[in-house]
Amino acid sequence: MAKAAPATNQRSGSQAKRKKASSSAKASSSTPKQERKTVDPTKLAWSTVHLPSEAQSGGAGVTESDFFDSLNWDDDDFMGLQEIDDVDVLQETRDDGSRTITFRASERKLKSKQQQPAVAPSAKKETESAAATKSKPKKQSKKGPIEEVASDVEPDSAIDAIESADVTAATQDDLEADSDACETAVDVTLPAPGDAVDSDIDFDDDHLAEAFRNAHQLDLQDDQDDQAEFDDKLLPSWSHLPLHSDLKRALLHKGFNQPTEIQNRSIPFALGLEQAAASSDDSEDDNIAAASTAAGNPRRKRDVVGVSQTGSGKTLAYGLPILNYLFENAENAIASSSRRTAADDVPPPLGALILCPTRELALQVSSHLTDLVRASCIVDDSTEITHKKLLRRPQIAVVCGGMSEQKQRRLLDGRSRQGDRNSGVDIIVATPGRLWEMTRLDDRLAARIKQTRFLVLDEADRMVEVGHFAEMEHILNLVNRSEARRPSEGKDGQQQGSGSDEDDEAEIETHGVKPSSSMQTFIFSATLSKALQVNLKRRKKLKQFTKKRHLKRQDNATTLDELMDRVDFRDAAPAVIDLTPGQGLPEGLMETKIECVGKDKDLYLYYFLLRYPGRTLVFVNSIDGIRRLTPLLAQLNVVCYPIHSQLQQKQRLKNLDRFRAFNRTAKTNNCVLLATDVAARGLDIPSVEHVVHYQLPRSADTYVHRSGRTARAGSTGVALALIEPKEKQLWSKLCRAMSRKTDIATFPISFSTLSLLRDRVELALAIDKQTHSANKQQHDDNWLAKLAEEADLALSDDDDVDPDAPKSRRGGRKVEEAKLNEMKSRLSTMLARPITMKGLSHRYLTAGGLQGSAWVDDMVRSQNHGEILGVENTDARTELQSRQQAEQPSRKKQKTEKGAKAAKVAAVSADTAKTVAATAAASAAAETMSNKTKKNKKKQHQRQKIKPYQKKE
Ligand SMILES: Nc1ncnc2c1ncn2[C@@H]1O[C@H](COP(=O)(O)OP(=O)(O)OP(=O)(O)O)[C@@H](O)[C@H]1O
Repeated sequence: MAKAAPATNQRSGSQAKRKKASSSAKASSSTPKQERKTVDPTKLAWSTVHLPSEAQSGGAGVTESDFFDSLNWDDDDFMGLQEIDDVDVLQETRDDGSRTITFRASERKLKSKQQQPAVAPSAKKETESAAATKSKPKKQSKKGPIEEVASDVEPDSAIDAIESADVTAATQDDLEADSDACETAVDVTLPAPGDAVDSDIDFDDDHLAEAFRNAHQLDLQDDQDDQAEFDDKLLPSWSHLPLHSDLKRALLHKGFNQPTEIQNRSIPFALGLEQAAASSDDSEDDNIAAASTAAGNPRRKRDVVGVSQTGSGKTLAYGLPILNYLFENAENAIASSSRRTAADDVPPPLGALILCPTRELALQVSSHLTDLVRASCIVDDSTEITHKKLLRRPQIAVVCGGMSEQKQRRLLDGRSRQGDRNSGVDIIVATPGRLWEMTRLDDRLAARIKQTRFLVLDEADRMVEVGHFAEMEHILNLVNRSEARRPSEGKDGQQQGSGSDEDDEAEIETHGVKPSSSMQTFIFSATLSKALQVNLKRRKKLKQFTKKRHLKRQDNATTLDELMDRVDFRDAAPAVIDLTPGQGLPEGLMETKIECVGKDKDLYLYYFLLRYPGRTLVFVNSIDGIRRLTPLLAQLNVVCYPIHSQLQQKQRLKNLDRFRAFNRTAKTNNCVLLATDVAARGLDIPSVEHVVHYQLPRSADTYVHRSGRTARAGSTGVALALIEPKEKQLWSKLCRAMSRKTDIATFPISFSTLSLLRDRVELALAIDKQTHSANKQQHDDNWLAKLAEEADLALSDDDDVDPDAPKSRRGGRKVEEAKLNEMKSRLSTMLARPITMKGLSHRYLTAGGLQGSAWVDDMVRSQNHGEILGVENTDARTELQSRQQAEQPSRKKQKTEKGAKAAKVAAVSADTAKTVAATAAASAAAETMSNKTKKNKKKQHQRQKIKPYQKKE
């Protein structure tokens, strides 16, 4: 990292600048001048400037847009900056105008003075006892200024507080002493310098945990007050899961009083509490479990494939086992500490790598987990989260496109910990594209990923879609044991596989580390087919995964086959938990449809939004569709935020945040997020009441995921599909794919209200068209004006830009503008007046017979619709339910009538059948009779014929 421009107490960012003058002054006064001497600035002990801890995680209490704002996109702050305080910078100007800069500091500011002495093996015992004695002062220092920083409050205040700590020289000394104490304590458990450490050896769980406990003895002691056992009575539903006390505290704090079903079923496998796979073939799994137990590994932690409906808490189903492991073992800290002495280059293993298909989902997962980590720091509501405490917690970073790569690299370094300054973050949540981009240029990162303890594929089915994430393959190869062996086998002349260019690119140097054999893999989605289980069983028969087999299978493999082929499960039979006997849709969801002609979709959409206000997510298939609908809805006074892949990342997140933050008021009671399928998966936005499929998705899983943005976590919601005639075939295919036997209910429409809205929508469409053509005209004019300017020609304002244009067109723009303004004012007048149902009068509120009185009654009871007078204010779900209930008796009646009719028809047909049978019998008899007669007659005739001959004879 490059050094900062010389300055005292240098920080970039606005907060740092604010503090600069005062800190400099204080620093100068705290150390007497005579102790200082001129020093070489390169010998000074600069320290790296880190981002504020909140911004690093983008986590709880910080919205995504705040997170991005805190990164200060415009000027690349924190980039390579290093800082030091208590140093005088003297600038002198010479006679010839040149300048010299001198650094003056006390000796203890020099690097060598701050370096800790290496611990000789012979001194090990002494150091241990020293460490033990040093633990006491360290405990006292718990009330030090940095600890008192409440890092869950505004990032500004956190930085200010840290800076105020920086400027007090005495305090700084104390902190350094603390840090030394901690590092000494860490070193006593390290292998002796001469001991060889085989970097290819995998640290097993016990080894890591033991090493961690020794290394962080002081930290643990420091934490003792907060480590009080959690009283399981507070969360009885979680008591069967042996999660870390702090995690349980966090769950309690978040109000997650009981695990969701997927959490309840999958966490025991992930923690190694249950051994038999939750699949149908129990006997086989029992054998595996028995074999495992016999092998002396009674609590084998299982790989888990979890399938459950949208909004059912899958993030914590994999997140809790990961956090639990990191809370209990802090794998990274010790692994890096252990290896640092013997093999300095070997990067520490990563705690977990979580791969998500979209940037928004990656940020959300990170935020979800960070939220829990932060909540785990709260002992009770009155205690603030201390900065120091947060430093000891697992650190989470997001790696995804749309953000500066350099900044993300720095985020991966994590906040420096007392015990281990270079451990890096524990959990990386990433989209495959950006992660691979960074990994192929960063051996250290590649090595960390290779040794990751957990691998998670969230929304796994989407991630392995063919041609979707080519980079996924490379990342999965990093953790694949067979793939990892391939290059070394090549050296011996036995290389397998195709050896294509792409593969060569994937082979990156990883410090000689091997993929971890204890890696646990979690695969979660709402739409993994049940066929997955079959494939899992088949896969067990494969002795070893090879590139050749992989290629062979790829030809006709389904998405799930590909998934199983690509992921190198360490578990011979991952536990499969499939909780989607239905279609992966939540129970609280009501699906409905409106069939209409294509050009009326805008009208029906507006009707639905106006009639049932709230938070609605409208999905369209193309970005063009969003570009057309956004201004249209805006013209109709519907608050609407677009989100699609061509929008800048910052804007995407801002729009999401605005939609999330929407609060119903009397003025704006409607808010729409207009999205393509980038928002279809995983996004957890609270209280989305409706999802509208403005256009039908092309696949059933997309339909399921889109619809699943509502009715989350046990709540209710409505999913409406607008179906035009040409989409009917697609709809039937979707229904078939979702194994639907009956079609969903049609949404009840009040056609009288609909017709009253038609004028508004048509006028808004006309305005949109007019605006579009005016913009185009403006664009052409600008272009002409620019050309004229370049050619040094004057264009008169009075003349039309085109001199050859007919006179009628001259000034046509003004006419068009006037027309546009007139239309706009007409529309705003229309929108200002509430829609009044037929039979109601604005003038005579209480007149108008029964209907009018009911309306007034509703108004008095505040039950009337705000924008449509004469209509009760109900929600879409209630409306749909009451329509269905109303239809049920008539359906029963219809059924009974149908039954009666059918019986009648049957009776009649029975009668007819009898008659027909009788007639048939009669005619058959008659026929037989006539045939007999005919035969007799013939015989007689023949006899008569013969007789004469006989007579003749
Ligand atoms: N045990 C719990 N109790 C109550 N709420 C929970 C619990 N676990 C998770 N939640 C909440 O449920 C909501 C949905 O969780 P999550 O996003 O993990 O669902 P999901 O199954 O991953 O959905 P999707 O399939 O759409 O990605 C979140 O707001 C989360 O905070």
